[in-house]
Amino acid sequence: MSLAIEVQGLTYKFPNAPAPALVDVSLEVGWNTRTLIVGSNGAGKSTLLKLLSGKHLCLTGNILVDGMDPFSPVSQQHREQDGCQTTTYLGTEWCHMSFINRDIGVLELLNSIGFEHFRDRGEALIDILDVDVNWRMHRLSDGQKRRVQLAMGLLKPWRLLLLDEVTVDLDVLARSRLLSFLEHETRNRRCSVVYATHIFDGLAEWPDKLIHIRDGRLVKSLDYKQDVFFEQELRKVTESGKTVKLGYTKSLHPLALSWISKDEGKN
Ligand SMILES: Nc1ncnc2c1ncn2[C@@H]1O[C@H](COP(=O)(O)OP(=O)(O)OP(=O)(O)O)[C@@H](O)[C@H]1O
Repeated sequence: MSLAIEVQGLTYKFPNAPAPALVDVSLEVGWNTRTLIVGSNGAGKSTLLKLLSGKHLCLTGNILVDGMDPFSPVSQQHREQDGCQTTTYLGTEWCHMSFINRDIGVLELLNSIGFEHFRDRGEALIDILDVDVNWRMHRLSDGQKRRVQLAMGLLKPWRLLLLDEVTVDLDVLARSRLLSFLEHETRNRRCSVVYATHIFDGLAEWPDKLIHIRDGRLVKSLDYKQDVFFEQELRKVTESGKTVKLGYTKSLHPLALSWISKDEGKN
């Protein structure tokens, strides 16, 4: 049976770019998993996610998502009997699109993509993301727009969800509830999530797999449960072979989560 993702020898260069954005990347991601991609600005995270979503054509190497070439129209049209789409890609650019920033209601937007058909799922997402269906898009804050994007983007079930830093403007409560929803999804149906972010608060227990990309190259791919250990007395990160050990980190995340949960009556 196919894996969620099989990438072999992927090298990708943007037209007119001096150097490739990705170099000889090979990667396998199984079903029912949550993968976190770590890398500095410009490392190649978005490029990889976009190639996996079929937004760019891979010319050197091989990419299969659920056993299919993501760029092929067959893959885009592929729908399984239970109404799952193969790939959902959610990136930051959505909130800046002109059609989103019009005087249009959230319910209208949701209806336009089949809210009625996925009613139970839609209502759960509206609750998790605390979206008000009466909101008008042109009057929303960036974080509120992001919540609408996520409610819309996650409405149709997917096999592979590619999240490109879309939680950056969510408050800690919305982000925490969203991460729990995604964990529940990956535990309970055949699907996987790949998530590129620069915000690591609240993620210590979330991933199954940790990938490090540097200058377009995949430099580390860790099985989170086997290779990553938190040790109370450690002051700095130590790495030997595939094993990574790190100390418990002081973080204000639990405090912010508690305060905002109380603010929103969700404690
Ligand atoms: N449309 C484009 N045309 C040319 N080069 C591009 C284009 N998009 C990205 N690049 C280059 O590809 C490389 C990888 O960019 P990418 O957006 O994948 O990085 P990233 O890891 O997602 O970074 P960030 O954390 O800043 O979002 C960078 O060197 C970038 O300059």
